[in-house]
Amino acid sequence: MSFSQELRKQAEPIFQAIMEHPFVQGIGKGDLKKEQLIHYVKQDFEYLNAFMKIYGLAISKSSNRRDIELFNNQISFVLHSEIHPHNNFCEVAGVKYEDLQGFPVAPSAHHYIRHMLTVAQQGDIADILAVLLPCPWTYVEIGKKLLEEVNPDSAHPFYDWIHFYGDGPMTVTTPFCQRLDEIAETLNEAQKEKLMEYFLLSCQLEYKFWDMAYNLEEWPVKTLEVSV
Ligand SMILES: Cc1ncc(CO)c(N)n1
Repeated sequence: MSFSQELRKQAEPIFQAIMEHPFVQGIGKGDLKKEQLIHYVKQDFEYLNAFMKIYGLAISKSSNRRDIELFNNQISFVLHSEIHPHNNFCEVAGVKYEDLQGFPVAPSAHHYIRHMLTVAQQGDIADILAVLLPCPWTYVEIGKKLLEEVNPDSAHPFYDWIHFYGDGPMTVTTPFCQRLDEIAETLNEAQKEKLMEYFLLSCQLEYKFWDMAYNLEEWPVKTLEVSV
């Protein structure tokens, strides 16, 4: 079994729980509330900004052009393509995308961003691949499962979202897994354990992200708005 298959195997209970989460099921049923979609897009806009910066950190730690290209392609994908699923949610919620940008990050998104940033700042390319992989991987599997289970017609409110992640060739996960598997060949058990830990924590935080959006999670105490 390759190292990436080993990661996926250990994460199976989390992948299953994500699939059963009411937000993910709600994409399939098309019955999410407007506020839930808005909260998700506000948080995910900030999350994806952080994600691109982490690709930038990965580029700064790359020692060859193949790795630079790998991460560079992913920045373009987030910038130019991942706006489509956000726009789908905004259209259903009846709000403008621009109006959901620049909001404070809620606790679970904050936790997830800090986890990725810490690993990216302290680690090497393998650490970064392991901490980032659950992001594309869980979404591709959600898209594919929802396509199978719901097989939405064009009148389904989340037709575009489901097709975006469900039809997409594995342009992110496959090269990431291949590169990680290549590096893993050179690592000892303790080093691979550490990568497993980063990967599984990101999987848990993917679950928490859906939960945050579904329950409109915010910081427990409101503070006064500061105008600077
Ligand atoms: C939190 C989160 N995970 C994964 C993706 C897929 O890129 C996303 N847009 N947001």
